Amino acid sequence: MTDMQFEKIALIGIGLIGSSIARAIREKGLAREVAISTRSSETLKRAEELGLGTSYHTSAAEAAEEADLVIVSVPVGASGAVAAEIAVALKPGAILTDVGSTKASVIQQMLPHVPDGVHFIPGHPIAGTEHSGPDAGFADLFQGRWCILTPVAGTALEPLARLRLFWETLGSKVDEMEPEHHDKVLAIVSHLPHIIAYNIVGTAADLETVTESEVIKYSASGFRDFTRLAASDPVMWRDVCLHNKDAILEMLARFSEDLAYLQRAIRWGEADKLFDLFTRTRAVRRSIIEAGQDTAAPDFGRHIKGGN
Ligand SMILES: NC(=O)C1=CN([C@@H]2O[C@H](COP(=O)(O)OP(=O)(O)OC[C@H]3O[C@@H](n4cnc5c(N)ncnc54)[C@H](O)[C@@H]3O)[C@@H](O)[C@H]2O)C=CC1
Ligand SMILES: O=C(O)C(=O)Cc1ccc(O)cc1
Repeated sequence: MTDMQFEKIALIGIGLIGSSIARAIREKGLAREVAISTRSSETLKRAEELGLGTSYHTSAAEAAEEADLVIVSVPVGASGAVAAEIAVALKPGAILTDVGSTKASVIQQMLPHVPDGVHFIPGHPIAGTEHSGPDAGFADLFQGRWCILTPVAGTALEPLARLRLFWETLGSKVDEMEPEHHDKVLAIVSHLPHIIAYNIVGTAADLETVTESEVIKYSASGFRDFTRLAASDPVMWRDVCLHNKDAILEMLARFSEDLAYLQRAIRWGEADKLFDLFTRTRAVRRSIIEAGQDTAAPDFGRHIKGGN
């Protein structure tokens, strides 16, 4: 057990991310009290059965009362409504943060509700799986992964340092970024891969009616990797698409152009173009491995559990 970093932490939303944070807090002894809130009483009951907190509330405001740190872990489209709900309960000096996959929209939704004296510091752990719900979480999800903080103008240094230390204690490496820059970077490294996966699996599912069970029967590992991403939570990814629209459309336009180049090279048998592209992309994979960033798949395979 390390020293308590916080007297009371409130976790609003207790799915994959909220419950992973709860488990890590419990394991590392980071708070005396952990108040958990979620909309659905069924999920709340499950969180209690798993012993994820010290008190359980269907009211987010009730959970947030007297908390030193409030972490909002709900689909990004629900951020504004949650902020509006908890605003009256936030105590002066409290740190309010989130884990949403998009940042500019979350800031736009939450900031207007943040009372004076509350330190709002948006965040995003770049760690997850295709699973959702409180059973899917695990304490070492954040181990060795990046967490990006996107502080708003005028953020005080002390609460920023406290939040940074919190994520570091969970095993994360912490970076700071402008929210708009975050949204562009994540659009290409995370949002587009999911959209491409949803699309290719959708195309294959349509073909399935023609080929009957062949898509499943002969699915090689390439297609199977796409099905993992395409099994991710539909509400979460609907919200990501709606709330990072501009950056995603910008990256999709680039992607479509590059796909047309590839399509043309295949049509005209341009062997050198194909070879050059495939050589360049192989180098990207190698540099990811050299940077030690290829930890996700083997570690996370152990945590295949149920849904929401
Ligand atoms: N799943 C992943 O791999 C990652 C997700 N994120 C972000 O973390 C946040 C939470 O995602 P997960 O934990 O994966 O989702 P989840 O589906 O496992 O859990 C979501 C939680 O939010 C609650 N919730 C859903 N709709 C709500 C609403 N309208 N109002 C209030 N509460 C609501 C649910 O009851 C549940 O407790 C999202 O913003 C997502 O973008 C960030 C990093 C990775
Ligand atoms: O499961 C995967 O491969 C992921 O990419 C997880 C993930 C999903 C959303 C995020 O905002 C961050 C990480």
